[in-house]
Amino acid sequence: MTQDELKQKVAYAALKYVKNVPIIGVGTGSTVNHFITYLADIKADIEGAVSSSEGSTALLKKLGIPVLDLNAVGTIEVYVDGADEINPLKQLVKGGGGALTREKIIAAASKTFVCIADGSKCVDVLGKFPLPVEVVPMARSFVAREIVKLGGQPVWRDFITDNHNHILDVHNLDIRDAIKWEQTINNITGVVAVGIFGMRPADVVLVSQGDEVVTL
Ligand SMILES: O=C(CO)[C@H](O)[C@H](O)COP(=O)(O)O
Repeated sequence: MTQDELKQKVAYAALKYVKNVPIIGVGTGSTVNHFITYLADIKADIEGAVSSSEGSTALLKKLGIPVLDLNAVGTIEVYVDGADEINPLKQLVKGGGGALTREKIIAAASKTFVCIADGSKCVDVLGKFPLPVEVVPMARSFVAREIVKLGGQPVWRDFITDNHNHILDVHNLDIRDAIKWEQTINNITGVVAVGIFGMRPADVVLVSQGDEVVTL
């Protein structure tokens, strides 16, 4: 199976977690795009989705799924999103698609976070995937220097986020204590969000490996 077929398979498996769930939180990325496509098949049964990015919003609308404002809905029952890395504690690195801030907000506002990924995303220690950090543009160089002091190598991504901010992709981190790293980077003034989901890990991780989808 190709990586995209694995993504499609795991996206399908997530459908059982949104049965009888009227409002669904929806993440961002190629795996989630498959999930949105499947969600369109059951759109008559749902009220709508809360979206984590302009990209997901566009696809949801194109497929006729109502997009709801997080401010207008209560707690979200289920949030479905992908990941760039997943450790055995279900802590994640996310933000490869640059949507980490809104993804973190929806994850925080959700009862159950279902993470969907192909097997290549599972790691023992987070940090091989360059860690995305969203920063206020004027703070970019300052935050980069602070991250260098912590041992990271920040690289400015040529990208503007949906919140009109910049992204630093931080190489060379060994994220064994995910919560400590999350708090440390969060505490740098000018950081909007760091792509470590340590304090709010996934509740369920679905991983497609070969022919099967494994639940962690
Ligand atoms: O965090 C993300 C976007 O900000 C994505 O979930 C992550 O990058 C995985 O993407 P894909 O499903 O395309 O592999």
